[in-house]
Amino acid sequence: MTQPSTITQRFLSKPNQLGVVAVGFNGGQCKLGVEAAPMALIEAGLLTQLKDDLDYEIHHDDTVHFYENLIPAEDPDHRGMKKPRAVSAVTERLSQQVYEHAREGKFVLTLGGDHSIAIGTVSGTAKAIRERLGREMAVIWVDAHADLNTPEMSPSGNIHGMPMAFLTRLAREDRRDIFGWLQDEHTINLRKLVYIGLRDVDRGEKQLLREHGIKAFSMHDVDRYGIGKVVEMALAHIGNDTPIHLSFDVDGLDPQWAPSTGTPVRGGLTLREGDFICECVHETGNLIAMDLVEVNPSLESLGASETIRAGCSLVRSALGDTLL
Ligand SMILES: NC(=[NH2+])NCCC[C@H](N)C(=O)O
Ligand SMILES: [Mn+2]
Ligand SMILES: [Mn+2]
Repeated sequence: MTQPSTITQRFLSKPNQLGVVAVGFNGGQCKLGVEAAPMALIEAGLLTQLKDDLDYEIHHDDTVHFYENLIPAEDPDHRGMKKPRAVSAVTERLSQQVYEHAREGKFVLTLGGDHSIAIGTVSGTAKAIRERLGREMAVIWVDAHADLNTPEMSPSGNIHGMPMAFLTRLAREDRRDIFGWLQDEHTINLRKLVYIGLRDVDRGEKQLLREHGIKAFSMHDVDRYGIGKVVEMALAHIGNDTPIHLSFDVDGLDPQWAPSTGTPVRGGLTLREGDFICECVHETGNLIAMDLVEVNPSLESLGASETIRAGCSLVRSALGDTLL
C-alpha cells in the first residue's frame, strides 16, 4: 500500500466530509430509466451505510436533481450530437455543484445518471484541484467503453460516449451553449487518464488510444495479468503524489453482476474485481471524488436490485469499506 501523499491530505482537509450530488439525468443516451438510479441507490440505503458504517458526515441537499428548468424545448442535433444543449447546460451546472464541494476539501460522490455527467463532475474536481494545489489530477475510468468519441467519430451521437473527448480537448466546441463553457482549468491531461475494463471500443477510439499513448487496461489485460497486477500498474502510472477522480460506469462489471444498464457488454469484471479496484484506489489515500453511473433500474427488472446492490458495494469499497 502506498502512503497517502501529503498533497492529497492537504486537499482533503476534511477527510470524513462527504459531498453527495444526486443527478437524475438521462440525456446523454436514449434509454429511459437511468434517471431513477440515484433514488434507487439512496432507497437501498447507500447514504445511511456510508454514515453509520463508515462514519462519513454527509452533505446532501436531499434532492435528486433533474435540472428540468435547464432542458431546452428545442435541441436539434449539432455535429451529430444528440441533445447537445441539454447535456451542456446540465453538466455546466453540475460542474459548479461538484466544484463547490471540492473546493471546501470534501470528498465528492456523484450518483448518476448516464456517463455524460462526467463532463460536469471531472471538470468540477479538476478545477478545484488546480485552484487549491496548482496541479493536475488523474482520472481512473472503469468502463466497458472508452467514452472517447469525438462527435464526428461517434457511431451513435450519444454524448455519454464522448465525455472523455471533451474533457481532454480531443473534441472542442466553441459555442457557449454546447460545451463552450469548458475552460482549460476544467480539462484532463491525456497522460493522467487510465482506463480499466475496456472491451467495446470503437474504431476511432482505438486509434486515439494508440496515437496518444493513453494508458488503457482492457479485459485482455485483466485476463493476462490478473486484477491485482492491473491495478498496481494503473496506480504506478499515476504515481502517488496525484489526486485521483474515479469515474465508475457500472457496465464495467459483467452483465452477470450488473445486468440493468443501457449498454451491457459481456466478458466484464466480476463484482469482486470491481470492488478490488475501488478498495485499492481508496488505499492510496489519494482518491478525492467518485462517480457511479449508468445504473438503469428499469432495464432487466429482474436484475435491477442486483445491479443496485453492486453499485452500493462499489461505492462503499471506494470510501473505505474493507472485508476484514
Ligand atoms: N457510457 C456509456 N455506457 N457509453 C457507451 C458508449 C457506446 C458507444 N461507444 C457510443 O459512443 O455510442
Ligand atoms: Mn460503458
Ligand atoms: Mn461509460
